[in-house]
Amino acid sequence: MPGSKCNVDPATPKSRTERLMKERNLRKLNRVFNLNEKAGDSLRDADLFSNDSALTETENCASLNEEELSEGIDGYERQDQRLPKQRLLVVANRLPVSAVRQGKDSWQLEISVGGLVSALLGLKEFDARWIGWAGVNVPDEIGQEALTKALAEKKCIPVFLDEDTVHQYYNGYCNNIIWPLFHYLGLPQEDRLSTTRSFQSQFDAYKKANQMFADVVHEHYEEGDVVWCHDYHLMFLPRCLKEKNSNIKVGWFLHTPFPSSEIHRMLPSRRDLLESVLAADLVGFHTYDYARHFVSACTRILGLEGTPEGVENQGKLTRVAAFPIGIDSDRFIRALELPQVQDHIKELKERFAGRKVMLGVDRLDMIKGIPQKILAFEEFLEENPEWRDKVVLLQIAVPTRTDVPEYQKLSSQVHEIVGRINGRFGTLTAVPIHHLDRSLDFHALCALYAVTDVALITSLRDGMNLVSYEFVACQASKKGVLILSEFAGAAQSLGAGALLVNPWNIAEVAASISQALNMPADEREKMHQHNFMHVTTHTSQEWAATFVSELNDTIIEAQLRTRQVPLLPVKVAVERYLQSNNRLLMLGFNATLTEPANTQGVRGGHIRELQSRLHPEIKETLKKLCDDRRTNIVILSGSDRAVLDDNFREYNLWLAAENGMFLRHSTGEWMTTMPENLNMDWVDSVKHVFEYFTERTPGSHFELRETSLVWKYKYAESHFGKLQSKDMLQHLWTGPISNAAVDVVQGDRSVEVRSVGVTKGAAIDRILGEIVRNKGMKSPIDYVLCAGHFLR
Ligand SMILES: O=P(O)(O)OC[C@H]1O[C@H](O[C@H]2O[C@H](CO)[C@@H](O)[C@H](O)[C@H]2O)[C@H](O)[C@@H](O)[C@@H]1O
Ligand SMILES: O=c1ccn([C@@H]2O[C@H](COP(=O)(O)OP(=O)(O)O)[C@@H](O)[C@H]2O)c(=O)[nH]1
Repeated sequence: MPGSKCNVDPATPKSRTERLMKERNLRKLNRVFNLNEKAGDSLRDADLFSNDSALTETENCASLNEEELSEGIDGYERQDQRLPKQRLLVVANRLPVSAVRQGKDSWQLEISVGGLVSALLGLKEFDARWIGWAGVNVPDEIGQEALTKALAEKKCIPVFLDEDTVHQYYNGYCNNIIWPLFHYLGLPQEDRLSTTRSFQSQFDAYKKANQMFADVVHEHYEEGDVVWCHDYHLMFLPRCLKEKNSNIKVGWFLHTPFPSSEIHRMLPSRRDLLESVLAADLVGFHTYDYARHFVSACTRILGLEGTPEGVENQGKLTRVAAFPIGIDSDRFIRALELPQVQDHIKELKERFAGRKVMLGVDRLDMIKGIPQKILAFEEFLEENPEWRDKVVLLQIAVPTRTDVPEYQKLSSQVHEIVGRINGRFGTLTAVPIHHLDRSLDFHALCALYAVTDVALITSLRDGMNLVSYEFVACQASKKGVLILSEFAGAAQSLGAGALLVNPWNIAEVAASISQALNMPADEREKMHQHNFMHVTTHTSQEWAATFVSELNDTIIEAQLRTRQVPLLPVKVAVERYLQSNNRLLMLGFNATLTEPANTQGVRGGHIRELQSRLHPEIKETLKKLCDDRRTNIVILSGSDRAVLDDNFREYNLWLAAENGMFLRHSTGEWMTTMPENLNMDWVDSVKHVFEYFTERTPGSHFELRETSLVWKYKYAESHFGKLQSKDMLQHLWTGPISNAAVDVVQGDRSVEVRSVGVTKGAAIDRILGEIVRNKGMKSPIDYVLCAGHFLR
């Protein structure tokens, strides 16, 4: 894994990686050079909260400290003062600050709680602006103006969403549909039918909200900016941005898990969402598994090609990779030295003297497995009576999404369980569980992390879980134990230094609590060292820098790729066409003049339409061209004679079927241009192999032509089709064609076997000879245009 990033294909050969690294470094140098030239005097400190005006924090909400956020310029800038910071527009549903109205035109700003905000506040390498929703409805202009001004001081730009949109988009589509589904909790349990009914209006609101975010981005976009879209709220944003300006550099990162394609399939809007995300240049996930799931959803649901680099759609590659997030570990480590944190630590130590401290810090969300955690703690107390007055569980449950009914239910459920257990095991002087329905400020949180003996994280699913990282960062002296759900993304990075548990297995979690509380010091130290090393080297700054640098590279690579196949200079082609007198247009048929294939149609054995058809919108133009006596048109195709007859009988042109083996003018008879003694003895045995694979590959079929056999799997599940085609090639090479004079051509979702010499290139000579002879041409051909797949 180079840095904090790994490719979708983890087995990238070393030499290729090295070559790419060298090329990338070179490009980076070029980029820096260009940027320096371009940016001129635009050098300035870009800390997101660098402005002097104080950020107000209320006691209940804040976790991040203003001094901490505004402090110094990082090492990157110190190394080279000439290096300008790249302008970055961070677009996320939630701004890092939430607004509370104080009067008609005055606002108080509070730092928002959540891993996404914590991670992105460390973006010191960039000249960053944050675009998002301030978490409040502001219907009046005076209020909007005042809030926009207050936020501008924090480099934040608001998107004003009205109440109904928030209800349908945020509470509805985002948090009642996508969120539970992406965390494998299915669609809301009790009200499936009404959810299904309100789905369409919520989805419309989702699209509308995404468009509103896009409008604000366009308003503030400057050429060269990188636009980094975040999370499941904004899956439509990449498409909205690219539709208006295809040059914008767009990255999209998902903070939640991306589920298996079998789960994603349940979403009625599954195709729309995937297609929109694919408009981005780079798509990132916390783990390789999430990236893999995304690629497989694109291949299975959209029928696109998944490659080790990402997803390919008609020549356009969207890069997909894993970028595991981190935290600003230094901020936590330094905070522990502050007097106010030391005071907190002292207080906590006195308060819980003689008892081991266990800690849970979560938003009150069903994905965090809070009821499961508390039930496991109950089971531990039940089975280990000697620990009942020697251990306390502190559970911080930050209220979140309180307008969504599922969250309201969860809150009552948790209160009820905590009350029951405290009633059962509490004494007059102490209770086993301290449950707080509120957030803590940053210093209090650091102190709590520092005095904890065992952190208990039992997420049922969690994109990453930064609380586990923060706990590790604050444990340099205590070296406590981390019990971590195997379903949190963090399990992949901190697993070796934690006790991994399945949160659904209450007995297993209870046993791990016992193991953690009894763990010898040397074992704790070893586990802590492993995690501490990871947390302090894989930071949020490095995560952001890697993502943005990869996005820049992806765009340069795409430019290089498109440069390899030069675009047709349309203006020149038209000018020369008009000047010429005897033209030859050589056109392919499939995928050149046909309607796009419907790749969706065949799951479940039903093949909608296999026969290629001339695109209806082309017919009129083609007719006009054919009727111009100075233009000769040849349709040169792999298809057989019947297909070409069906599609072109009313046009005045030449048809060359089966890669040019048969030729006719539409007014004449078919003739063969086949080389003499073409040996076709191999056909039966190849047909046998094709039948075998067709039976075993739903959605595939084969065509028996006069000079070739083609097996097509464009309507099959694409990954399976590809695997089957590889297997088929093995069979062919070792069996029926091992000694035959044939060419095997692997097409885009097809395998073709044909006699040696049966190629379009070889046929062109013969076709031209025939046309010239047949038409008795007096003037030489003075213009040739070929469009099609003629290379194989
Ligand atoms: O904005 P809210 O609706 O109040 O929710 C808070 C955030 O929750 C989610 O956080 C995720 O991001 C973390 C950082 O990558 C990750 O560690 C965690 O596992 C995720 O749950 C959500 O994805 C954010 O958009 C919300 O802002
Ligand atoms: O009282 C609190 C409790 C939590 N947090 C922060 O909320 C974030 C939670 O992130 P995590 O990735 O664990 O989960 P998420 O809430 O994003 O799903 C962490 O950075 C915590 O420091 C906070 O600021 N105040």
